[in-house]
Amino acid sequence: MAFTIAIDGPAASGKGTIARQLAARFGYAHLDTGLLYRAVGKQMLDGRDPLDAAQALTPEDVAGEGLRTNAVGQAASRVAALPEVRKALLDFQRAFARRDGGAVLDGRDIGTVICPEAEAKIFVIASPETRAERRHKELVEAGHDLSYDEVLADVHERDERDMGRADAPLKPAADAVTIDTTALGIDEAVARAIAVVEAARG
Ligand SMILES: Nc1ncnc2c1ncn2[C@@H]1O[C@H](COP(=O)(O)OP(=O)(O)O)[C@@H](O)[C@H]1O
Ligand SMILES: Nc1ccn([C@@H]2O[C@H](COP(=O)(O)OP(=O)(O)O)[C@@H](O)[C@H]2O)c(=O)n1
Repeated sequence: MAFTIAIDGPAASGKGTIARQLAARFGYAHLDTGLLYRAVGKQMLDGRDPLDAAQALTPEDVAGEGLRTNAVGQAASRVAALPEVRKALLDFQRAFARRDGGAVLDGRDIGTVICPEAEAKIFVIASPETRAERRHKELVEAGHDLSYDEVLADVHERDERDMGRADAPLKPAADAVTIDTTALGIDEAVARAIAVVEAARG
């Protein structure tokens, strides 16, 4: 039977961390939908037409190296504003969401566009400064050389583009539960998310 957990929110709010732990806890499959847009964005940076890239996307592209950089995140947010690119990625995400056995998807439009019928919806937020701090630490630990200020500027720029676009803008679904992780550790944020899912499972 299908049971979908939709997790949306801005960059580095903690969506992926919560999604992975929920998937492990409930035995559901997990899809990080940001990786689809990152894979298309990376190919655009390599000179490919983004629509061609989206239409021909393979599992290998999405599992590929080099997707979690600032430059690729920015490119992802640019290709994500193109309605044709979003359309090309829609059916795969919808089918994943409604697969048997349960699914957790994290992104920007899961609860609003990909799976409005999701049984549990969570909108994860945190202050831009907190998100930039966490993402900066993560990137530096992965060997990237960039400043906190550069990451904060990236966070602001992507927030604006993702919230301001006409097609599938980042916003909470009317029936989403918001979790603000600014002052929460990972365990506490995950515990709150588990409580939301338990309540929806009844
Ligand atoms: N509640 C939290 N407290 C502290 N650090 C967190 C918290 N949630 C996530 N992180 C860390 O912040 C970074 C970004 O989290 P991630 O889950 O990848 O965010 P998103 O998927 O929203 O981009 C990761 O390094 C992660 O370990
Ligand atoms: N469902 C989704 C997921 C990502 N995206 C876009 O893809 C970009 C990268 O997403 P991501 O989830 O990997 O980014 P982070 O939150 O991990 O920084 C976002 O800035 C969005 O523009 C989207 O439009 N819709």
